[in-house]
Amino acid sequence: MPPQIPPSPHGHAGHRGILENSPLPGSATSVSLKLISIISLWLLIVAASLGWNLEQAERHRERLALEAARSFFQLLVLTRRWNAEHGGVYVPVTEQTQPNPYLKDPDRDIQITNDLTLTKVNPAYMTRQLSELAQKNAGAQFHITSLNPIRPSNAALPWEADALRAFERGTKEFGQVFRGDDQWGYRYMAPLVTEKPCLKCHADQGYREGDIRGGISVTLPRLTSPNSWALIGSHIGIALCGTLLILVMGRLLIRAYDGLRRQAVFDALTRIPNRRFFIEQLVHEMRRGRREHLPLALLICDIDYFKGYNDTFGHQAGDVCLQRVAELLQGCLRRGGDFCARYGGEEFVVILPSTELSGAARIGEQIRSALVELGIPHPVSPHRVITLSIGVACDRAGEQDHEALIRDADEALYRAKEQGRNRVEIQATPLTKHKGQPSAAAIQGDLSHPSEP
Ligand SMILES: Nc1nc2c(ncn2[C@@H]2O[C@H](COP(=O)(O)OP(=O)(O)OP(=O)(O)O)[C@@H](O)[C@H]2O)c(=O)[nH]1
Repeated sequence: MPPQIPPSPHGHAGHRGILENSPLPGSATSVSLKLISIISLWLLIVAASLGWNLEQAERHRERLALEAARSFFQLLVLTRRWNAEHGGVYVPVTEQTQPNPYLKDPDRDIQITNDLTLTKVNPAYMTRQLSELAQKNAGAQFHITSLNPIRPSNAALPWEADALRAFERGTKEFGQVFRGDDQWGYRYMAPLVTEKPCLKCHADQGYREGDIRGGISVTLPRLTSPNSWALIGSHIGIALCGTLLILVMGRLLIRAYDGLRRQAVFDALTRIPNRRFFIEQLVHEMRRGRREHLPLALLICDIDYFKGYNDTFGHQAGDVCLQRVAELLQGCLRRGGDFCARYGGEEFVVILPSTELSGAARIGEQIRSALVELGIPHPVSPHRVITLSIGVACDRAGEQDHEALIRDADEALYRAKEQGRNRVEIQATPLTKHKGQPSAAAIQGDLSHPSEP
């Protein structure tokens, strides 16, 4: 019949060690940092995509404007060619259409009746009239111009003059977005190349077939603005959805990772850290101790005559006993950095950072006596209750590696077993002498044990 084991009065409430459901050191922080990096990368990709799309929309708008302006220009050239091929066309003289003073042609005006006189309109005059007509509308404007105009008012604007000079250097056409009074517009210009019919009027100026005589500029005063807000809005939506997805997936991953890590580093029976976690923690704390010049103590605790307990009460009762000892160890730890783990079988370990050998030996003694007080019956032990033998070792500010420290504590434990069990023994290795630090023997002498229940 297994004994009724009282719960440890030190267990659960107030313990300082790491329990299975407490947050694991480091893991959440490192995953959170990775998540922040992934989210930053995602936002960078979305921002780059937004920049690229805005740029593409701008280019598309320019391309459309160029095509529209080019079509206007070509239509004008066709109309002018039609006029030139007819050697000019006759139209009635009206208030708006007065005979062209720059046209040197003896047949410029023809009197048909008393009321009707016809005047010849050459391509240049026709273009100017069309241009004046266009100015009355808000749409595309055009302007026939030259660096050497027959009619002074056809003189080029500064940007047109630049374009005309570029045409003389071989540029085929010119197009540019410009900022108007309150909106963006587009201006385009292409050269007027002298064709045979043009020579009738322009041969006097010294032009020959194929010469660039001037150009026609087309101005689109209002460009439709690209739908930037739709692009910005959709990218903000994509950025938010992606971030949300990364956060949700990240949370699931953190949970899965945490679950796996817990399975890997916690002991399934006692729910305290296992040997693997202990080694990680010991190495970590020893490194810290070395950096900060702080001592670190290690306790190895082994249940006495545990085989006899198992043989008497069965393996299941042995398991419950191990759980109670784990609880008691947890409860005996007082400081935040203190750490206990199951080292294997019926062996437990305790790491006490910033603790000298004397302090660690006192804590070992508290643990030993607390277990005796708990009074878990053990009929086949000479002590009649479950007891612990404890070996204590201390690393003074990074003088040893973790394996040497474990070996020292293990040797001390061996001596505790040899000297009758239910004892705390400290490491036998002579300590490096430090001012004010008692020797190992002195500490051993201070401990008044063993204590029989
Ligand atoms: N119930 C239970 N028993 C375990 C577990 N792990 C190890 N043991 C037992 O612990 C006992 C350890 O026996 P020994 O190594 O001979 O040590 P001991 O009987 O405690 O003797 P001393 O340490 O010399 O005092 C063995 O019977 C193992 O089966 C466990 O998880 N559960």
